[in-house]
Amino acid sequence: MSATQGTVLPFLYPCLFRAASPAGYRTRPVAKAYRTLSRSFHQSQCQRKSLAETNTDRRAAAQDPPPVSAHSRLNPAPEDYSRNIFVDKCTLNVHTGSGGNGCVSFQREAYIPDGPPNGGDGGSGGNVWIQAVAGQTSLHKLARRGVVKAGRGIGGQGKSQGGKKGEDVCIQVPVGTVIRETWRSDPVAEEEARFREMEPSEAPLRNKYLMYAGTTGKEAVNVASSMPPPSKPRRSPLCVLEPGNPIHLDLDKPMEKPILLAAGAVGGLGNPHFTTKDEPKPKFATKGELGVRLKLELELKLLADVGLVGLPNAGKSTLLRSISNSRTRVGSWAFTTLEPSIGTVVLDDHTGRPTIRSGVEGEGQRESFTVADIPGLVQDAHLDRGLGLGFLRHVERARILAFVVDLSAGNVVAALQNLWKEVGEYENLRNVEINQETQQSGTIQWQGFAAGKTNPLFTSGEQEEEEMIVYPEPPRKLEPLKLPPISAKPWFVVCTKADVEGTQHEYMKLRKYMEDVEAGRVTHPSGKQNAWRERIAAIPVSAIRGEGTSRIAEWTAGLLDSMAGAGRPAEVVGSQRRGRVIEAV
Ligand SMILES: Nc1nc2c(ncn2[C@@H]2O[C@H](COP(=O)(O)OP(=O)(O)OP(=O)(O)O)[C@@H](O)[C@H]2O)c(=O)[nH]1
Ligand SMILES: [Mg+2]
Repeated sequence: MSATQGTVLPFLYPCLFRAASPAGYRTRPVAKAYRTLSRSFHQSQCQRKSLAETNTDRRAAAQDPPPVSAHSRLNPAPEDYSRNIFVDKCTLNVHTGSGGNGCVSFQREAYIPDGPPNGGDGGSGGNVWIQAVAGQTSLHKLARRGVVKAGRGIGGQGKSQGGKKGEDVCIQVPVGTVIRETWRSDPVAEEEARFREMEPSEAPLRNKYLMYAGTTGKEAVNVASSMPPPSKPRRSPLCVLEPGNPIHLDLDKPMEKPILLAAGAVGGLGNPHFTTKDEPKPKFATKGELGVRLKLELELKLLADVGLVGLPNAGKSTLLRSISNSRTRVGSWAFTTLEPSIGTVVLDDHTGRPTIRSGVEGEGQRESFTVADIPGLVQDAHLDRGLGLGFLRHVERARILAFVVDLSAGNVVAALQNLWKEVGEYENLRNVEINQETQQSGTIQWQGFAAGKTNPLFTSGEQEEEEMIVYPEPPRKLEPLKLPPISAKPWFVVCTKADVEGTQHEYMKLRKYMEDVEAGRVTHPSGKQNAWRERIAAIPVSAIRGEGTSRIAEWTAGLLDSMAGAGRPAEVVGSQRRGRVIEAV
């Protein structure tokens, strides 16, 4: 039970703590600094008071919690909270920019009244980029926005001036977002398909051309007849950087640079492109290609580094307030929290000096991690009672689970077992669902013979009707995300309300039970064989007094370090672009 040793603040159960820090966890510098500080403070106190007086004071301070003001940050008034808007799933329409039109223009100067063609090409449309950035926790801004449009390319102008390129857009999403395409309308792909089916003798696609502004009547017919045969539609050279079609991206690492989601369309060609021996002054240019429209589903696969799982009123929100900058609602009634709320635990003292040394070699110092306060869990939540399945969906999206048990409520071992039971039952249900879906997708659906349709067994040699191709394709149904098993996640227990008198006994019982689980003497509370048993800890805290909570940050940082590959930046494709940046939060 190494988590209880070497705590920075041995305030609650001093007899349980020893000086050594847990092996492998780099907490020594902080603990040492604290010890030096407290020793010098203690010495200065001793100079003024006798030892007996000091000990009496210390004992009193340890037993009687200081009076908590009704309006302190950790015990706030019911209305003292900031509204938390959290969205973990949203649909986003993405439009890349269309290309600008080519220009029909002729040189006109003094003594050159009717010069050669000099119409510029249209600018290409803006691209859409995507980047996963650390520090963002929700998709609510993108959900509210709904549509993201890159800029349209500007048309070319006379004197061979090319049009300006459309503005790029970069969508910033939280780390752990999965992006899946449900629908796509790609006018260039549609035209390519039409082009393949087209006979070479067919007339050019007139709607692709622009005529000189002054062309009228009979002249227009002549201009049209001089237009070249249709050519294959053009695409931006950046298309090679696009992810495959349909898009499926799992952005589980912070990215230094954005990657291309969809390239903008190319601009039209100016009239100098169409000069030939027979037609030295073409009076037409081409229009820019149309941009791609995508419907994407964004889902947060990773909600936070740590998920707080506990019964209603266990003190999860107070704990989150005490370890992070969160202003989530706290109340002495059940279901105060109805939506998950994410807090960021900063691991430096705001001067760039780390309070806890954390990070994997080669990846630099960890600066922060996120904690999700998840709504309270009730018995039979896996049967959708209380906030039920919605709540459990969030549990499986945390990297580490912190089970929060209320020491003052008594029987903490049973409370922990019940929490694990609900989580385990949910996992079973989910596995059954996934298996059913896999089986269904592998079986042939017999639909019988619908009225009006020909029975294939009794056809009289009639030619089968051709399958109709619909453009654009109807939206496709997405399968649920595949997530790692919950019981295999690292976990620990936070024992809250340790300031309440008579809770030491409960804590000791839990500690004993956890030692047995770790050693494999009792079955894992999840009931699963391969569940996580290494370095499980029970950390007593008084969140309302802000005591013992720094231990949680240390323990979590240690666990995150031990999890392979945590925080390594994703492979970078593409380059840093200038343009608008749209953040998810
Ligand atoms: N004495 C004491 N009281 C606490 C402590 N932590 C929380 N409380 C009190 O417990 C009550 C519930 O706290 P919350 O943080 O709202 O509990 P919760 O788990 O978020 O509850 P739900 O959101 O309903 O699931 C509040 O009245 C808190 O003031 C603690 O460490 N000591
Ligand atoms: Mg709460």
